[in-house]
Amino acid sequence: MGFFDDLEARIEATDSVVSVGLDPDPDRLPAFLDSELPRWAFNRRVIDATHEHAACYKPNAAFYEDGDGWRALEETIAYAHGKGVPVLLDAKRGDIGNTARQYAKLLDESGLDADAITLNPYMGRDTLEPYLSRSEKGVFVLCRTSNRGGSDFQDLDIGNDKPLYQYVAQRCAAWNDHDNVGLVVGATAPEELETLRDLVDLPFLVPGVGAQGGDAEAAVEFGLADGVGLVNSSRGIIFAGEGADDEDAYFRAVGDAAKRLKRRLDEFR
Ligand SMILES: O=c1ccn([C@@H]2O[C@H](COP(=O)(O)O)[C@@H](O)[C@H]2O)c(=O)[nH]1
Repeated sequence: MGFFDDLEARIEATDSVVSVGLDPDPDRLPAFLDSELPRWAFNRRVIDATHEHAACYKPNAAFYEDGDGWRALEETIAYAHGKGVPVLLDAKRGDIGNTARQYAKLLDESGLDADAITLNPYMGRDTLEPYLSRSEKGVFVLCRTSNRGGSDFQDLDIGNDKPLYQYVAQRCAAWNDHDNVGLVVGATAPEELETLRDLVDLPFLVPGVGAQGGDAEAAVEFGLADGVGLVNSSRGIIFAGEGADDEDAYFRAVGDAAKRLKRRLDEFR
């Protein structure tokens, strides 16, 4: 079974397309966490509170690339797997051949054993190859990102009124020899989401609902390919407990936020 088969099974089992982003910003971790590895302690509680509603977890590598961070990430991924939830590492990698081959080990030999990864296509096909060829793992290639500057390059007309992001999508569809390729398309770009859905039959990871204020309806309507795809919220879920009176109330609020998003997205499925 490949990543997208596993994801489809998980979506069916949970009736959810929610990707819970595990971005444990040290400045926002609750003070009550008394642990040597606060990011791991936090993520464990978040996973306990949300796994019933999670089609996937998406830790962003930026929040783990220091001292104890990698250990926290390792523990987090293993724990999520223990709950039966696939893990997509949002690492946005992409580099020349030998470096890419090394980075691609994040998916297996590094000890992390992530199920899928996000990639930056700017350097071309050879930089994606070591991930594409791991046929049982998934890749999501940055296509039309959710940030304001996403239009700077991605919307550039490359001829015949075709913006670069559409060309990226078509190339990725052509490189999908193992049925393991998806695209990252932001919920803040609903028109582009619609255009891309007409253009390629790939599952999308749609970040940008929640804290970035993206369009949840468009995320679901255009993000899924035959029912498979992910709509991610990170801060809107994991920090939903801020202001709660105690630890239990904090993580109840986190669980409720995940459940609310699942129900909201399900209205459009
Ligand atoms: O276009 C993109 C690609 C990736 N992201 C990542 O998704 C989460 C979003 O976090 P929120 O707190 O829900 O805003 C974060 O890890 C981003 O780096 C994205 O937002 N947009």
